[in-house]
Amino acid sequence: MRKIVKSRRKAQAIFKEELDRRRNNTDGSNQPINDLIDGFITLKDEEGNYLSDTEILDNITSIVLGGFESVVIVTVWALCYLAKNPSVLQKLRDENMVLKKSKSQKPVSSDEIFKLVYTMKVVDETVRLSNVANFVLRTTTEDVEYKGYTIPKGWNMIVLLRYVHVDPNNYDDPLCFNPDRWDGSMLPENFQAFGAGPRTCAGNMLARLQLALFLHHISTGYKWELVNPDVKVKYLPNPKPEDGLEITIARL
Ligand code: HEM
Repeated sequence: MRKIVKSRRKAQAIFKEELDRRRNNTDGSNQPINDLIDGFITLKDEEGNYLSDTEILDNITSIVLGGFESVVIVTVWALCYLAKNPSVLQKLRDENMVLKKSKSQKPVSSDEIFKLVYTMKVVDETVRLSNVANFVLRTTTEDVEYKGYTIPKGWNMIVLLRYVHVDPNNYDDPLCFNPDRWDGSMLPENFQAFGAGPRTCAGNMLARLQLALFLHHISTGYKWELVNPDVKVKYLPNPKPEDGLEITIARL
């Protein structure tokens, strides 16, 4: 905890310096950059008030941390699952090769990426199985009966998302990496990798797009193998391969 608080303070000092530079126009450019910080500076709350420095810095910190590490880890797992499932990788590659050839060197658009049916199944299956966000916090707003226990109103709960995603009642053979299970019959309550309700992940479509785009480029340009196929998983603070996923990689 001490390390977290210290790191947070260090990160926020960097963001604060940039925020002050923008607010005071210290570089004299006076040019809006139209990025996240500028967005927060011009944003007003429900009562029409601008956000305070603390609110802006807290928001930047949560977006940078929540939006960066999560996608990095999910990308690592995608490389791992695909290396272990060559037939899935081949189907993914076939779909993406068709798009790549049709573009003849031009960049792909987000619309084109989202239309890649099999790739999006690989994305969802990777997010389900990797369980990057282990849990969400909730407070009960009424008494809840659960498996013979009463959870009283007002209790703070840790909801283990991993439990939802590896429960055989929700998924056949839940530990198997099987993108084909995403055939449209999935119940929304069985997929909570991005949380649920009004506080659901604000970046979930961006995260899915980033992963799909990465899969497009890696599958059409490269082949790779795991150095340690039986590597153990380190679960805290997020599930990651213990060796950081060492791979050998080469151009196709
Ligand atoms: C695979 C990647 C990601 C996963 C698994 C993930 C997961 C989550 C989860 C479980 C929550 C809590 C939701 C809840 O309490 O119901 C959350 C919240 C949030 N996420 Fe993500 N996230 C990912 C990527 C991103 C990205 C890329 C961004 C932005 C750039 C982002 C921004 C946020 C924000 C701002 C919240 C807080 C929403 C709120 O409290 O209203 N996340 N995310």
